Amino acid sequence: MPDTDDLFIREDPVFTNKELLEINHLPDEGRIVGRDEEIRQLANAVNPAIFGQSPSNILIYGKTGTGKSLCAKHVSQRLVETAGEEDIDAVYAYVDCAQDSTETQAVQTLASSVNDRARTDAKIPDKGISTATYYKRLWRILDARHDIVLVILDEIDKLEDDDILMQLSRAGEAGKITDCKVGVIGISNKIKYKDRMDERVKSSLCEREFVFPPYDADQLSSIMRARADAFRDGVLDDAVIPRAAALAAREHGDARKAIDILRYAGEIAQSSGSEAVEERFVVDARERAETDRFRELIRGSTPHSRYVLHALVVLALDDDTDDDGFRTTRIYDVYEQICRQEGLDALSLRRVRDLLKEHAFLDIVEQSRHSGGSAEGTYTNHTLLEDPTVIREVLTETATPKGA
Ligand SMILES: Nc1ncnc2c1ncn2[C@@H]1O[C@H](COP(=O)(O)OP(=O)(O)OP(=O)(O)O)[C@@H](O)[C@H]1O
Repeated sequence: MPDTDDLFIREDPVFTNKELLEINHLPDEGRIVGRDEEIRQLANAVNPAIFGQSPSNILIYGKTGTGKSLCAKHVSQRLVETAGEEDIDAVYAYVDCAQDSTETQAVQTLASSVNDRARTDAKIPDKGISTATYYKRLWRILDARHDIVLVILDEIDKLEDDDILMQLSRAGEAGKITDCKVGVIGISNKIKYKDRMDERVKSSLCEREFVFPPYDADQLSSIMRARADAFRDGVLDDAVIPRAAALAAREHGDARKAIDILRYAGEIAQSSGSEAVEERFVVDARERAETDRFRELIRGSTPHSRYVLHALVVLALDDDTDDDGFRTTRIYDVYEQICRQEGLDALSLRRVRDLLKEHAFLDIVEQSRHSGGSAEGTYTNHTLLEDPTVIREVLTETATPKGA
């Protein structure tokens, strides 16, 4: 029998406040780095709420991990506090549209979040009532309890249709609510999202638009340093943060990835029994973070967007000598075969080109222009920036079963 006194370690040898590096952690103001201007502009757009007037509706674009959700939540939280000091009852609600992609799911989450904060005795069940009833209860709570509501719709492009946007943007005009004003903050990493919106929704929802740029290595270092107290004193080697920042900046300038690398490096130190988080752990940590990032990126993406990626994976695995990438038409041929296997009609070549552009914006794919001489003109090649075996693994693991 082992000596039970030695069976467990009583204190975490690496982390002292690991929560700071957890995915859903909302850092306090002092730990938000390099977004002063963006925060100021967002605050300016919602400021009228403090005087009881309608906040502007906002659309925020930017690549993944550029602090869009963080800044939207931070500004909303600050607005609620400041409005409170002015006797204006403001509230904000956060809806992750990748999770709640139907109108009913989104309005249910919204109503229940607003209801929780207002502590009314209204019932917002998970299911079992109609979409219209969720709306009715939402409007009733808002009118009775709040002057202002800010609705953050994260990954707004994942919504199946624009219906909830229509409802929210017209609630006042349509007389659904009279005493409460609604502001919507939509967040997306799809550059072309706006083109898909209904014209009426577009005109009311896109009053202010902001684009968040990726972080550079210095900013990523500062973001990580501001959370280094997640580790025990002296455990984190000095070289870890600069190395993690250099890797994350070179690839995508993604703060989530930088923070994930730091957390994983700590976990690797933990599991290998090392007393220090060493620079050599960063490479493995990066690989794990990369898989996470990719999984997150394709979570909830449309079947066709996945098939296009799948087609590129098939080509890349089949012919790994082709460093220059593959032409759109070649990818399209494989994509069509995949659609046939799945029993779905293929989208047009133009739509597939757009989907490839979206993947390029998210740094999953790199595009390059080539000249085929006078006979062919110019054409675009597409290369995967991620390891095709990793992509295949994630695509398989997250696939929706046929007919589901
Ligand atoms: N300027 C910053 N300072 C401190 N932490 C940051 C900053 N920007 C982002 N982060 C952290 O990086 C992670 C990702 O940020 P966030 O979720 O806001 O990105 P996003 O742009 O909304 O990404 P996505 O489009 O993938 O949802 C979060 O853990 C967040 O706390």
